Amino acid sequence: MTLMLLLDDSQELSIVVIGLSFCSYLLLKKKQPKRITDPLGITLVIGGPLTLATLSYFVSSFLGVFVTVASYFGILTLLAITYRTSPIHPLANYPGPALSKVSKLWAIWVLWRGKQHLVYKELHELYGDVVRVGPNELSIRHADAVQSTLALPKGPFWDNRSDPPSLIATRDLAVHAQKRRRWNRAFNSAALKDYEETIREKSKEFVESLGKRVEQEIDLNEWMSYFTFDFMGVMAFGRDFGMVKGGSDNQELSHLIEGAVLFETMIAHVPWAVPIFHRFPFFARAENRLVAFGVTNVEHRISAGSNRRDLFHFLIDEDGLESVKPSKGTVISDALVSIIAGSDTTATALVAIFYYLLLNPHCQTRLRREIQSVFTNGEDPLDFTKLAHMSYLTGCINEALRLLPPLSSGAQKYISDDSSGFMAGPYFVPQNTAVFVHPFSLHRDARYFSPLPEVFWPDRWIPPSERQYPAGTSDADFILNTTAFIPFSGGPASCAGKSLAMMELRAITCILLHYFQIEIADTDKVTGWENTLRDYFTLQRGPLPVKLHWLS
Ligand code: HEM
Repeated sequence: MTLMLLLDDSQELSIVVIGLSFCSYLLLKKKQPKRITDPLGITLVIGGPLTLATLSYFVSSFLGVFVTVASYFGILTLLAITYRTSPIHPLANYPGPALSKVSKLWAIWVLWRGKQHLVYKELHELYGDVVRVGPNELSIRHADAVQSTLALPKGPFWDNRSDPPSLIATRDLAVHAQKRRRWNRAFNSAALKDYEETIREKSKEFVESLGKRVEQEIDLNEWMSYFTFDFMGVMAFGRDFGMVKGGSDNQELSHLIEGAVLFETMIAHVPWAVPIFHRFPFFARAENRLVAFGVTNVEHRISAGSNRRDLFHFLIDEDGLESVKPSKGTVISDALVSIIAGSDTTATALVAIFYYLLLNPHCQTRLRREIQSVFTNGEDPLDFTKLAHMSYLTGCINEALRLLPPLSSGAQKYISDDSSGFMAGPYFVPQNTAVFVHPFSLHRDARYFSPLPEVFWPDRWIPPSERQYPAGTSDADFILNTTAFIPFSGGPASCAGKSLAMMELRAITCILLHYFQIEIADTDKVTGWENTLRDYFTLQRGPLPVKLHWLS
């Protein structure tokens, strides 16, 4: 009624529209929408009466209603832009591209183009250690910020993924710690010992299958995926997909994962809109197929059982150690996470190791010499105690993970509104801010890795007595700050499968170099391989064509 009285003329209507837009904006800002119902609710509660009032005022002129409603949203947007770019915004002191301050659309655009890792690195080179990469988001490149940042809860990037959320998408620290118990059991030293046999079997099968293709051009990128998919299939579902035996991705898993990860990562920038996108089969097709794949395989594993203590054994709590048994939904989302987090990342690391060994044949020769000196009597190099103590091998693996961390742009964390902010090393980060440490930038920073931070130099990881310096460098230049080395992240949500991943990387690198001479099959493709990488949270990779020859 009051509203109707106010609407005496269009000037007063304008005041009402501006006032309502302002109130809506304050409400939206305070409430920090988490689901689509939040902004919709506010808009309907405020915009609804406004529309009705305008309808009466303009006596059913639809043009009038359109102008009023458009003005309402226009002013709302203008207020958001003004505040976000104003000096009173809490992140105003942090530099960054103008568009990134205005809207998350900038980040979606950067992601879509696939070169996010390079873009953020360039931004750090331009602006310094802290860059504002979203209206309320910071990217950090400073070793002193690593520990405190990685100890924070996960960010809104993980909101509204699956219900119930998987371990990796669980934001509440207490709930996460409770879920993580099953995973920690799955990767304690006794469990890892049990997995050794599976790695041995699958590694030998890998060599056998590759052995049938010697002297032919093969795409090592595809083959590494076959291996890690098969291996995680056995671990997570008790099921061998047979990709290595058949030499093809018979489940179309690469395709499914790539589609689902790209879709999920893009919409993760607007978490409140995720449920809408999930409703459209067109958008969610890859995601839905991946979930269906998870459901089928989990059901198969439950009905078939297993004679091994595999990862699934712990995820489903077959030992009955939890007071509340995990639901089937939780197990499905966790099993899917293990396939995505466990196979794609490990495949990227393996391909990266061989990419650098191909470009640096002297490193390949030196590593082979180390393998031959440790495994002297012709045995397969699959003794995990020996593998763990091979310094040059660890150097090659660490160096590949340093230059190309499989999650190159890291994992988003968040400082909630009930905290008063925190110190990320020397930098203050206010409440309500999403923040991540950018591994790709950090790992190539000369303050932490010197000399030659952009160069594959495994010696930086080995004891000083064995280290060989490249021409023009000396120990006077040497810096190695392991705090800045975070391929597996850190803190309470660090990679749960790190030890398993390291076992796979050591075993496959050694067994391939033990049996095969590996050479570049297409120089342009191999030297340009790094340019094929697309950072969609995980790294999508192009082909790496090689030729294998049996070593006599
Ligand atoms: C070279 C291979 C791998 C790399 C580089 C890697 C890296 C990472 C990173 C960076 C995270 C994010 C942590 C965070 O949110 O701060 C992560 C999480 C995770 N990774 Fe890995 N990972 C690898 C292999 C594996 C394997 C083999 C598994 C086995 C299933 C695995 C399981 C997980 C799980 C379950 C999480 C979620 C942890 C949590 O939220 O508590 N990863 N990984």
